[in-house]
Amino acid sequence: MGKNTIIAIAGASASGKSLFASTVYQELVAELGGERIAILSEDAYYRDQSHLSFDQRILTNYDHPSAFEHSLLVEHLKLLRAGQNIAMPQYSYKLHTRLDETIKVQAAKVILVEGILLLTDERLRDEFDITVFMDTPLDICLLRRIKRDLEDRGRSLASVTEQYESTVRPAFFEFIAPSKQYADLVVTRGGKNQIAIDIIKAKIRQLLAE
Ligand SMILES: Nc1ncnc2c1ncn2[C@@H]1O[C@H](COP(=O)(O)OP(=O)(O)O)[C@@H](O)[C@H]1O
Ligand SMILES: O=c1ccn([C@@H]2O[C@H](COP(=O)(O)O)[C@@H](O)[C@H]2O)c(=O)[nH]1
Repeated sequence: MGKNTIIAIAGASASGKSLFASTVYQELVAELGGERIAILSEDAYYRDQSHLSFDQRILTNYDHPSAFEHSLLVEHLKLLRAGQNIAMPQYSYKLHTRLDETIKVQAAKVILVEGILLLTDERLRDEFDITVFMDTPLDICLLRRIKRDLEDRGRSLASVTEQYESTVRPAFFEFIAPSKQYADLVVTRGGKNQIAIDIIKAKIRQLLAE
């Protein structure tokens, strides 16, 4: 395999990172097949907490860098770059820990990875060739997070608002917002910005044609 490219998509929780990355991925897979593109999520690298009780797990600050096993993500990105497949962990937001099963991710020429704290860690930044920051207004992120967490992540309105005030919003200002300086591209309005999606797709098509 020739030189491969790792594209990181960062930004606040519910800024549209996952929708943006999966739209780029799915539209290109439909067009070109899935052999040469892979997709990963930083959230899969939340630390395993199976040794803790559920009551202990809900006390974890999931917006702090210490909640992630970034060393494993760096290792996996290096393996993918070297042409080797990886076993990506699977994380449950409802159980707040990893599942026993992993997902096989095949080495690919272009690797997309999305997550809140990707651009905050120098070890990770060293692995990225292209960096994108989703610059969605924080009030819009909050509205989308409430809806998503109630519908998909088994939360109550009380738990979403308590977590937002205690960890999500402070971590945005301490870690995520300052990391925007490391982005090559800043995307406004969220995961349905089709012009930005088309620009990244065009870049990937160009890389795959080299
Ligand atoms: N531009 C948009 N318009 C409407 N809904 C959006 C937009 N971007 C994202 N969403 C929705 O907002 C929620 C959070 O988006 P998601 O991609 O999961 O965010 P992130 O991965 O950054 O946490 C999802 O339900 C998603 O479908
Ligand atoms: O067990 C967990 C793990 C994570 N979270 C929250 O998830 C977001 C990050 O995921 P996004 O898809 O980018 O929103 C982070 O803000 C954590 O607060 C959680 O609540 N529980």
